Amino acid sequence: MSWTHDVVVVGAGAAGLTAAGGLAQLGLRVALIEAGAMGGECLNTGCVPSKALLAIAARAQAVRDMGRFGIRAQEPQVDFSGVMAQVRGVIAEIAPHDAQERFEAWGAEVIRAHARFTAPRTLLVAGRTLRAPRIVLAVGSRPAVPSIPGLDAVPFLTNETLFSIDAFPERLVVLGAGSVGMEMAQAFRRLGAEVAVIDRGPPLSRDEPEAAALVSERLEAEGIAFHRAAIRGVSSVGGGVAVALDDGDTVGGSHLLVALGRSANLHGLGLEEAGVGTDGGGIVVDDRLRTSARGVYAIGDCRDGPRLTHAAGYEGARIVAAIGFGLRARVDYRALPRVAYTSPELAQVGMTEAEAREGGGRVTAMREPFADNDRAVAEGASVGFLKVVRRNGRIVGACLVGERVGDLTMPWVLSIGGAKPTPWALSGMILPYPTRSEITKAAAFAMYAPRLFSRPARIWAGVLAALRRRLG
Ligand SMILES: Cc1cc2nc3c(=O)[nH]c(=O)nc-3n(C[C@H](O)[C@H](O)[C@H](O)COP(=O)(O)OP(=O)(O)OC[C@H]3O[C@@H](n4cnc5c(N)ncnc54)[C@H](O)[C@@H]3O)c2cc1C
Ligand SMILES: NC(=O)c1ccc[n+]([C@@H]2O[C@H](COP(=O)([O-])OP(=O)(O)OC[C@H]3O[C@@H](n4cnc5c(N)ncnc54)[C@H](O)[C@@H]3O)[C@@H](O)[C@H]2O)c1
Repeated sequence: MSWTHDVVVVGAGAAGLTAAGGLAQLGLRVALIEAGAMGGECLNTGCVPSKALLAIAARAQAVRDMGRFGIRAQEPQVDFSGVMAQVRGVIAEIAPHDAQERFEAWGAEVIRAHARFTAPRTLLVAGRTLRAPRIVLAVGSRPAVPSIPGLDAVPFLTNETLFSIDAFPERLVVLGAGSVGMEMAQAFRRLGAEVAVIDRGPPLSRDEPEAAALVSERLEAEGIAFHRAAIRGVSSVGGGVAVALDDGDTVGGSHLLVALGRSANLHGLGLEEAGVGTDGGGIVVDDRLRTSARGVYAIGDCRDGPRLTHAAGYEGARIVAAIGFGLRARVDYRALPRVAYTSPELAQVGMTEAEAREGGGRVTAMREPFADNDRAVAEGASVGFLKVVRRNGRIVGACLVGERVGDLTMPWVLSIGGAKPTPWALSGMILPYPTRSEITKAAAFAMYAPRLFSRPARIWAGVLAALRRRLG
């Protein structure tokens, strides 16, 4: 059997870039296939533009809030074209990290085309047949668009289109109060839009209820209208949209944003040709990220599991350990953090109290308010708290809500993961993306990178790759 590469990685988002970059630096023959923009969702239509927009919106809000600090200011005048230029500028500044040339310089062959399986471990890419003993699927996800009556007949925005609009959405209706819905609702409200959020459940429903309630109370105080009801249908009205709810209410707006969850990008990939199994959540993988097909792995948003950039990056690094070094690299999400970048922010590490109680044992929780933290009080930002959850005396979860708490998760990530803060442990932490705390991990990783990609490491990876080429 002849192989064209040692590894083919499909998808150049956070997951695929991490896997391909690491394996190429180990000297493996890597093909990286990307049908769209390098950097995938996070850079182009996800984390980066959304956090840039939130940062701009926070500045507008700071102008409104100045009276409290004895500074007189007027309602901010928002120039939306300037706002979007800043968002595009942020993307352009980060883009070189994910650029094709960077990965080519490490030795990867980057092919900008769609990939589709034609047989096990065989992909058709831009008219070429690529064959490799190891294939890594990192094809990401797209916004789920449920079958709501009328939705297919009205124009609507998703994260894929939101960051390229020119006209300001004066009256924005947001479907979904998950992280996309809540972050974007606050951003556009602070920029001056009228905003309504519709969800059949409570906002940020995966998080500690009392922390999520603090976030929604703030958004409500800033003027966002929340509707907790199921959606009956959507229709066009004049130049805008109307959403009918099952409680009898109708919510109207100029623009509609659909943020109702995600579906894995499996269409047109030919998974059945390769024997890769899927279920409603995406590609099915085991705790070593292996699919049901021999030699095929799936990482990041396309598999069933947490859909976060830092999870995607972590799984990419696990693949480097598994394929590059032959380790039995399992994923461990006990200390996985996630952050909603609203103001106040909500950061969760590990289990919520309810999740800990489901697991049984003696569960206790303690709370420490920011009202007792002098820095928070001095800054006039004392809303929020830290809650720590223990089971049988061991810390299993921590939740923080307050200003910029995403940067405070690190000690909880370490203690829930059971790690001492050695440089090695710091370099392997899963920290929430994007936070300033990641600078610690980056510095720790920089200490190990020369050893990780050293000559002996590359020789070992080369021996394993040669064996695989022989044995499959
Ligand atoms: C608005 C928004 C804000 C977000 N903010 C955050 C945040 O602050 N923090 C956070 O951690 N997460 C955030 N996320 C989630 C985060 O964006 C994703 O978890 C992450 O980007 C997933 O990375 P990935 O590599 O798995 O997939 P992707 O980045 O989607 O990459 C997959 C790539 O595969 C390519 N592809 C697909 N099929 C094929 C094919 N057949 N052939 C070739 N190429 C193919 C696609 O073009 C794409 O570029 C946000 C998401 C959204 C929507
Ligand atoms: N800060 C971050 O880390 C961040 C930011 C944005 C997105 N993300 C990731 O992107 C993913 C997608 O985010 P999302 O907000 O689109 O999804 P989500 O799953 O977080 O939230 C979707 C919301 O839509 C509601 N919903 C679904 N169908 C509905 C229906 N028919 N009627 C009414 N309500 C309905 C759900 O109750 C839920 O609250 C998340 O998994 C998240 O991990 C992360």
